[in-house]
This record gives sequence, structure tokens and C-alpha cells, in this order.
Amino acid sequence: MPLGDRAGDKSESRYCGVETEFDDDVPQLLLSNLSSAGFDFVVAPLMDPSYRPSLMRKENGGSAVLPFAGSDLVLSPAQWSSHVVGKISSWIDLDSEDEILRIDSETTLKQEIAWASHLSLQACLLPAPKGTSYANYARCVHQILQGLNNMQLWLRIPLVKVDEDSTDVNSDNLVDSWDLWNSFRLLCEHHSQLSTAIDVLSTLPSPNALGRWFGESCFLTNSRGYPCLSKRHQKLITGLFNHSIQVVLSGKPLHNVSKGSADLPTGLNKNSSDGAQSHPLRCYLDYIAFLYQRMDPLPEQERIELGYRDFLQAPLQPLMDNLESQTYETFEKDAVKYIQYQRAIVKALKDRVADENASSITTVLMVVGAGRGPLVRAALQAGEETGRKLKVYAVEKNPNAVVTLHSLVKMEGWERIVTIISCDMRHWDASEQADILVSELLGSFGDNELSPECLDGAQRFLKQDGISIPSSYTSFIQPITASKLYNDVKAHKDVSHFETAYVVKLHNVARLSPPQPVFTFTHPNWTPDGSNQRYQKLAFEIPNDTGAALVHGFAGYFDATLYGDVHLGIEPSTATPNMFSWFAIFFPLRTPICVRPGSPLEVHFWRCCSSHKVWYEWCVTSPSQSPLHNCNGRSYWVGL
Ligand SMILES: C[S@@+](CC[C@H](N)C(=O)[O-])C[C@H]1O[C@@H](n2cnc3c(N)ncnc32)[C@H](O)[C@@H]1O
Repeated sequence: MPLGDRAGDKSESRYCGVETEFDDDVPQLLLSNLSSAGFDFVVAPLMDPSYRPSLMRKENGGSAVLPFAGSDLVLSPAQWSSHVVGKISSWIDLDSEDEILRIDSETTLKQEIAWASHLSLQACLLPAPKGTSYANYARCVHQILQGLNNMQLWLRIPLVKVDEDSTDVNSDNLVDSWDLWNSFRLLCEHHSQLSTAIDVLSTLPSPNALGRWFGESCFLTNSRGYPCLSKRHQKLITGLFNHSIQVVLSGKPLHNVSKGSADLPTGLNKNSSDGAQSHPLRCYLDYIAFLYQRMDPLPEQERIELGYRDFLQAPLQPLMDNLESQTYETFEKDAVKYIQYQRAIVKALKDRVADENASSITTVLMVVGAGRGPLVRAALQAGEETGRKLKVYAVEKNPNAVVTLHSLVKMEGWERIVTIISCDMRHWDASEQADILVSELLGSFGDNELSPECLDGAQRFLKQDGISIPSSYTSFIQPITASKLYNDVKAHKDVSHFETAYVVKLHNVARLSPPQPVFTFTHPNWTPDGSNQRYQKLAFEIPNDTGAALVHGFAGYFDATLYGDVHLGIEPSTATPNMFSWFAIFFPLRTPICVRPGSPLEVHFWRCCSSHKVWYEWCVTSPSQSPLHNCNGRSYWVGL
């Protein structure tokens, strides 16, 4: 029974599990934990914990076929796969000095995983590595992953962080949990079926250290649940709910809460039916359900965009390709974008024509890249708002959009004010010069849809003192941990996908350091031979309390100054609220780079141009060296 209804949330985090002891009566185990107690699944050992292959072999006179588990027939396949997560025996220690234990562990791990696959379980929980050495454990898991069906493996990791400057004498024995997870998955080559189950303990690492986990696909185990968690724990749990994690409660109850958990507001019990309190962890489940239900519903726009979260898309190429009708329709729904443009045009018109000249001077305004006409409408509304007279040209190179433009102009009765030019702005031979040039040729990374090249071509017909809206735009990047994106790129099994930029609604990512500006373009640009090639070297610092972090690539954004103080953009610290026309861009790295506080991440970005294409190249030179990505635009480029 899910934790509750939260408008718009269809993620896995609605389901809550419970860790149980071994019970060879599995139907009874489900009955006592699911139906009557309200959990959605159990994390249960699949084998008797006293089982040891070496002992069985002795008892069986060396027989290889061992009765290590009960029958699969006790549950239906659907029950096995929906309600049981296999808990791999916690005694296994694949890096033990004791050879018998080590070999027993390896055999058991393989047998249990094979059995869980046979049962079609969705996942198995692997015990945390025992010490600081886990190479053999990782090697076996890696081996298993090579032949695994769809089952996921969740490596249990206790959530601890060792401070870099810790003076704790015992800290030598402690391993930072994120470091442990990171090196284990590196050994397993970032396999997409290996993720982590974090054991949340009573003390928590710093917020920055915790932030690193948001870039993982993770699963949460709460080993010491309290009916009321600290504010930081609550924030962590709700933050993780937002990243589709699942909670599993485990451990012994520490509270003797009578029926109807006292700390909860009335009506928030997950299941108020009789017998609900019979489960010893019931009050903790109610508390988790309370935290879940208390979260704000997803805003309407977030709900629409759920399907796009962490989904890689090829960036648009509006210059080389002709956009489709539905793409224009999506643009046109973004009222905020056009409100910003209208505000900018209003300011420009007022600066251009003084109030006393409003009725005598006509401003020539050209919308270049007019699409189906929303900026033409914004311009005419700005004219009306300011009482300024306008003559408008709508220049568009997509003949299909021009058809719509014509019918719009006719329908609105704009024929005397608006002239439609079906032409590439770089080649139009204009009969007069513009006072104001309005365009929206911006990509998620600002210049990546070739606004600089198009506007350089168009400024021939802008008066020397004319205004360009936008007047400038800047791209930004920041390093991110993004396991899912990295794995999705890797799944293509070629270099070219690692040398391509993707448009993506970033969700399960950890942003490791604030974004920094990369390239700026200003319009009009009257400098002779003003080149649009750019090079930028940046150094990012990882905050001290984050600990080590893995960089899978860079998130890219833009901010544009339309006119004066009117701006529009997606750089997170200044992003235009409620504007949804642009997702971020993602530049992957072929090999993830581990960065530690105190050693900056040095990154280089180039914007390169030739006669027929523009492309980016990028690399990292510190703390370690990456290859140069996308040399000569061999994998990804934008056509001129
Ligand atoms: C991002 S869309 C914006 C469309 C419209 N202004 C809007 O806001 O819905 C960019 C438009 O510019 C057009 N475009 C791109 N490069 C152009 C060029 N060189 N000359 C004329 N139109 C161009 C594209 O066909 C597309 O319709």
C-alpha cells in the first residue's frame, strides 16, 4: 500500500519496504509485513543464515546440488517480483583472510543471486563491504553483473563521512561512505544495474557531503528509525523522495507507541485498519508516510515535464533543419518568455522615441527568425502599450512557418503594419534599415543554435545606432555527478556519444560547484572581423565539506540580457521563474573524474567555427587529464 497520494508523483518512492529476518515460511512473512502491516515489500534473506557451502558439502558427502533454499512455488512469480527484495547473506566476506570463509562467501553470493534471478526478483541487497579492502568482492559482483538478467543489485553503504581534517584517532579505520561506493562502482565499471542502498544512521554528514548522493540512483535503508526524525533527517528523506528513492525500514523498534502513532497529525496514519499496530515498525512507517504526504504537490509544469527528467535529447538545429509545428506550439505556450520580450521592447521603444515624438516617428522593428509569429505579437503589443508607431518586418527562413505567419497576419488584420519576408536573414537584401532587431535564436547553451552567426549576418540592415534584442548572452557550465546520464551515454558503446552535447531536464544530479561564465556574445557587434571563435579555461573548487566527488560531465546554461535590465535565462542562480522553453545542456566526459576538495577541477572549452559548421571541444586537465573531446567536431557539430 503506497505511502500516500501526492499529486503528480508516480515514482518508486511511494513504496516503502521493511527489512526482515530469515523466515522459511515466505507466504507468512508477506502476510505479517505487507497485507496487515502496510509495507509494500520485504527485504528478506533468501537462505538460512546458518548455511555454509563447505559444511553442506561435508554433510552431503561432496554432492554439488545443495538444498540451500525453500521452493519457488510458495509464491506466484508476480508476488516474488513485486513484494520481495532478496537480502544476500550478511555474513559473506569475499576479502577475508580466512580462505574457507572467502570461498564459502563467493559460492554463496553466486548461488543466492542465481536463485534470486530464477525467482525474477527486481533487486537484491548486497551486504556492505566488511573492511577497507573489497577488491575481490567487487570482482565477483562485476562478474555476476556481466550475465545478470534485469535484476538490480543494491550495495548497502552505511552513511558516514570522515572529515578530511579529522583528528579522531579512530578515523583511520573509517571509510567515507561515498568514497567507498565510488571506488566499488569504479571497479564495476559504472554498471547500470549496480546502485546503492544507503543506511541512514543517527548522525549525518554535512549538507554538501549529502548532496553528492543526489547524483546517484539510490535506495535508502533506515536502520534506526525514530517516530520523529531531526530536521536534517527530514530534509534528507524528503530530498531523496524527490529523487525517486525508496525507503526500507530496518532494525528493532525503540519506541513503545500505542495504536495511532501519537506524534502524527490526525488522519495521517498510512492504514488505520485494526491490527495495523501489530507490526513492531508500524509507527515508523506511519512517520515516513507522514513525511511523504506532507510534501508539496508537484507544480503543474513539473508534472508535465516528469517524463523528460534525466532523458537525453539531441539539441535542436533550427538553422540547418526546419522546426516542426508541434515544436513551435511548445515554444508558444511559454507565456513568460514573451512577457520578458515585450517588457524589453517596451523599454527600447521608449528610449528610441521620446513621448513628444510618439505620434510622428515610426520605428522600424524587424523580428528575425519570427517562427509562427509570437514575437511579432509581443512587438505589436509593446507598440500599443507605449503608444509608439511601428512598422514590422517578420523574417523567417522556414517556409512552413511562413504559411502560418501569413494566416496569422490576415486573421489579426495586421497587413498594413507587418511585412513577411520568407528568407534566411543572412541573405536578405532589405529595402530599409531597422531601428530594432528582435530575435530569439538561443539554445540551452546560449550561442549553440548559432545566434551569433545569424545576427552577424542580419546586422547589415540594422542602423548604426540601432538596438538588438537580445543585446548579449552568456553561457555557463558547472561540474555535476550524473550517474544515470553517464550510463545512458555509455550504453551506446561508442566514443561519439561521449563527444556530443545533450539537452536534458536535469534531475538526479549533484551540482558540485557554482556555475561559471564561459562565452559571451554582444549585439550588434561592429568590430571588424569580430570572430565567433572562443576559448575559456575555468577552475572549479569543490567545497571542503563535500568530500571527494565524481564528475561525469558539465551542465550548461545561458543567461541573456534582452534590453537594459530585462533578462531571460536558465542559469540556476538567476533563472527566469516559470519559464520552461529551455532545459539545461549536458557535456559528458568519456571517463568520470574524481575530484577532492583542495585540488581544483581545471576545464577548457572551445567554440570553433569553419565555413559550414560550428562545434565545441572540451577537456579536463586537472586533477587528472581527460582526452580532448570532439576534436574537429568529429562527433557533434551545428550546421551553418
Ligand atoms: C527558436 S525559434 C523561435 C521562433 C519564434 N521567434 C518563437 O519565439 O516562437 C527560431 C526561429 O528562427 C528561425 N531561423 C533560424 N535561423 C534563421 C535564419 N538564418 N534566417 C531566418 N530565420 C531563421 C527558425 O526557423 C525558427 O523559426
